[in-house]
Amino acid sequence: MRDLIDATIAAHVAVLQETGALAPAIAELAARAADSLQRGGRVFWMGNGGSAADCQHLAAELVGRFERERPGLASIALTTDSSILTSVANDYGFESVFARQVEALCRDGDVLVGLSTSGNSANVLRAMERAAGRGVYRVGLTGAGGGRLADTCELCLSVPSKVTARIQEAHIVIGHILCDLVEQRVTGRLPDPQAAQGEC
Ligand SMILES: O=C(CO)[C@@H](O)[C@H](O)[C@H](O)[C@H](O)COP(=O)(O)O
Ligand SMILES: [Zn+2]
Repeated sequence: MRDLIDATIAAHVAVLQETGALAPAIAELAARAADSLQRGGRVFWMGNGGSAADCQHLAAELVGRFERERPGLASIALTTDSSILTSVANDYGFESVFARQVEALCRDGDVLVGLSTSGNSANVLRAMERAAGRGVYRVGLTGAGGGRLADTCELCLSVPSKVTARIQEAHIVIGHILCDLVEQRVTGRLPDPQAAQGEC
């Protein structure tokens, strides 16, 4: 058992160290997201399974707060409304659950982030295709190689791993860095010590 734990932690650390090579792309994503938010745009998130949970997590960081007191930032996870998800899946098919919301909600100047460790989830790909030509900046967070998602978005951050769990772990670190950079840009401040330590 100890071997499995040690090997998992070692693999996690190794993937995160290599993820450092994505720093320029993370900075680009943060700049685009901050620009969009400051101009009245919104940051949308989509993904399946564990990535759906990451979408909600990251939208909550922006709408609520990350590490600084500041006004709420407009961010929406397309993974949360069970009535929309079930009606669209039932009437149009599961592949349309995100695309239909993109069609209804995404506007010129918004940012759409798709999280897919394989880069090949059909509902994420269809939504990216639906966002094309609408002035929406399309970003993919994927694993090694990027899958088909790499071809459908303008910025693709491919974590250098083929293991779903390790890729997801790197995605949430990238998401937290993104929230930190966006908050810093919007407020012009370093983290508030109280908020950064989770105190109210
Ligand atoms: O969290 C996990 C595995 O760690 C699973 O729920 C995983 O997210 C699901 O199998 C997803 O359907 C995988 O989709 P994707 O990342 O390839 O787009
Ligand atoms: Zn998981």
